[in-house]
Amino acid sequence: MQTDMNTFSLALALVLVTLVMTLVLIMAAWHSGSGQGLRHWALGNLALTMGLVLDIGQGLLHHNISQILAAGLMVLGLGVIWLGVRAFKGLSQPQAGPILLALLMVLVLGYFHYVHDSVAARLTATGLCLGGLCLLSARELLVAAATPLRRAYWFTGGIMLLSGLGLLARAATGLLGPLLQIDVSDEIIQPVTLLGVMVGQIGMAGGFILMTHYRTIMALQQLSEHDALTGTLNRRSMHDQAQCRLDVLRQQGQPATLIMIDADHFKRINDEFGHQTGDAVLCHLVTRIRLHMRSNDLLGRFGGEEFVVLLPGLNAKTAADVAERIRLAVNNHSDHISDQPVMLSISLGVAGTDLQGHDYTALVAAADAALYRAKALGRNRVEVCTEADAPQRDKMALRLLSQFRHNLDV
Ligand SMILES: Nc1nc2c(ncn2[C@@H]2O[C@H](COP(=O)(O)OP(=O)(O)OP(=O)(O)O)[C@@H](O)[C@H]2O)c(=O)[nH]1
Repeated sequence: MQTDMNTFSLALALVLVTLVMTLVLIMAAWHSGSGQGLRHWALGNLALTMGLVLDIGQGLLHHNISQILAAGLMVLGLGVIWLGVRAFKGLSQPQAGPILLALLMVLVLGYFHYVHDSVAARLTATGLCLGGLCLLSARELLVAAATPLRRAYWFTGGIMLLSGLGLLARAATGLLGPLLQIDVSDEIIQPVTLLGVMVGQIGMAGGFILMTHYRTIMALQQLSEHDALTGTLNRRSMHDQAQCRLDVLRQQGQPATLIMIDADHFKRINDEFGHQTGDAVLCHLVTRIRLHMRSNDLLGRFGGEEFVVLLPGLNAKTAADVAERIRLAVNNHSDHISDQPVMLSISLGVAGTDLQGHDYTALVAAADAALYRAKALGRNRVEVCTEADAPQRDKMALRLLSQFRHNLDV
């Protein structure tokens, strides 16, 4: 009697926990815009809650019907949760799968109730199906991903894996119980299952919310660090990341070179083809630049049509060759951008740590001075900063000369 009470209390607690978790997921899904998984998880939890209510309130309907429907709803719930995991990862979602599986579960249980009555077979069938679905979700989650999302994936995937293994162990009890002469309706199995499901339920819902939270953080980070138009680093984060990289290179005694790139007569392109084509030209330029970058190089947008590339490990001479290749690549592929015959060229200024030291601001100033020299000398060329003090001394004169040529439209 005491055990019965405990089992009922546990079952009731489980229903309440599942209900609360469902409400939390519904509220989270409500404000999540496109949802991407949260709606599935909320719906899946709702089906699980209804299944659990039917399971513990078996007096409400005919006993057998309650049991069959409860198992069907739980299979549907876990199936929809699996769809949610796939939706979150941007994978296809075979919507009919969980419905068909739930129907199959209902048929199988109906058979083992009405045609061939077997508690052990029912236990095995439900355990296999529910456990299998948990393992399917775990398989989607226990994969490599970018941090911090990976932590949330592995946490939720771990919970799913343990739940799946627990449910399979329950299925095994159904199979082996009669052989080992264990009473499968043993009062020990029910409370242990309920406790396990309760912990799994809390962990799973918490994991889904954690996954959504980490993804939001990553999206915000992406927004705050990158330029919305070109996807390159924005000026502030280029400064921070480049200085960080330069500090490491200084400690390792390695050189680095910075290239400043500026589109020539970009105002004309805007005036002639419109701002939208101008935007497309900037994206096209970034694509061209990236083709000549290695995976550990950094690219940032410094201003309107001005970009900065940091090449770790390269001295100014080698980097000047890279700059020349970028210049030629842009020149050679400028015919049609957004279906417009755009003529694009770029000017580039190069400055290396050998002369400027490993200070980002000093490198930018030196590369900027070299860039202005390139502009002043006719544009569409690469200039390398050669003297340590040249930038500051010559900068004003070059800037004036460049401005003068620009005004004359030379
Ligand atoms: N389409 C577009 N234009 C931009 C963007 N940011 C800045 N610009 C434009 O870029 C142009 C830059 O003009 P200028 O600074 O005079 O330089 P320029 O015409 O390239 O001349 P030089 O640099 O001297 O060769 C301005 O007309 C800006 O409006 C952007 O994000 N999209």
